[in-house]
Amino acid sequence: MALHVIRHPLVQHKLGLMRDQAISTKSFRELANELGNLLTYEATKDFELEPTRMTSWNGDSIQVERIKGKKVTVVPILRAGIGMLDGVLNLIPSAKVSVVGLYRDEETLEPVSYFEKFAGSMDERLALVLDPMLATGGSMIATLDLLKKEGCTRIRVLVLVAAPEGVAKVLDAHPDVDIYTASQDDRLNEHGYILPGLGDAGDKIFGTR
Ligand SMILES: O=P(O)(O)OC[C@H]1O[C@H](OP(=O)(O)OP(=O)(O)O)[C@H](O)[C@@H]1O
Ligand SMILES: O=c1cc[nH]c(=O)[nH]1
Ligand SMILES: [Mg+2]
Repeated sequence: MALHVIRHPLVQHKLGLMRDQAISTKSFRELANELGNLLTYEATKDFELEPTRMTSWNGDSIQVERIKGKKVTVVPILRAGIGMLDGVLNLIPSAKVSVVGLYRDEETLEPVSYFEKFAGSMDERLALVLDPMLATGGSMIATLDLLKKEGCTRIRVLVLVAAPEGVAKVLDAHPDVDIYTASQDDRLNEHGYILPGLGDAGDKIFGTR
């Protein structure tokens, strides 16, 4: 479908802070969750509402709106996607969590799969896939392949930073998917790292750098 770059000032400010070489694990973690939260706000803008009645504070019967039958699964890609999870669940606390474990082979840059556990009724759920980094796109394409195999038909991707090369590959392989990001950066370097990028997001979130 499309790439959505969220230019909201809070998003751009927080992303800028994450790019500082001297950032602490604590701050990187906090900002990853805050951006996860803000990207969720944008990615859920078109959720449908339906009217429902309730008794208000003074006993009157009133009509309010609520979200119409949205079953959601949030899908963090291990490890780094976990760094956005709390921020997303903060806005959608009833979402079920499906987990995909992948790492990128350092030599080939190909994704290596090591874990998957999906919520029930995946075919009825909107999937919000979380990963701070979309670089070559290999890990995201592998995750989207898995989700579609499970029956998912509505998928949105939330990434903090995306490389143009990866975005093009993902949208080519999965043209029905929407990608929400705080930035489409310049390019990949010779090791497949995004420039200007954030460095290794998983290491920064888990403090393993
Ligand atoms: O678009 P790609 O080229 O596939 O690269 C992006 C992937 O690489 C990173 O994970 P990594 O392999 O470092 O695993 P980690 O989250 O455990 O650190 C990142 O979090 C993405 O999952
Ligand atoms: O720039 C990159 C690319 C892949 N994985 C990361 O964590 N950062
Ligand atoms: Mg990593």
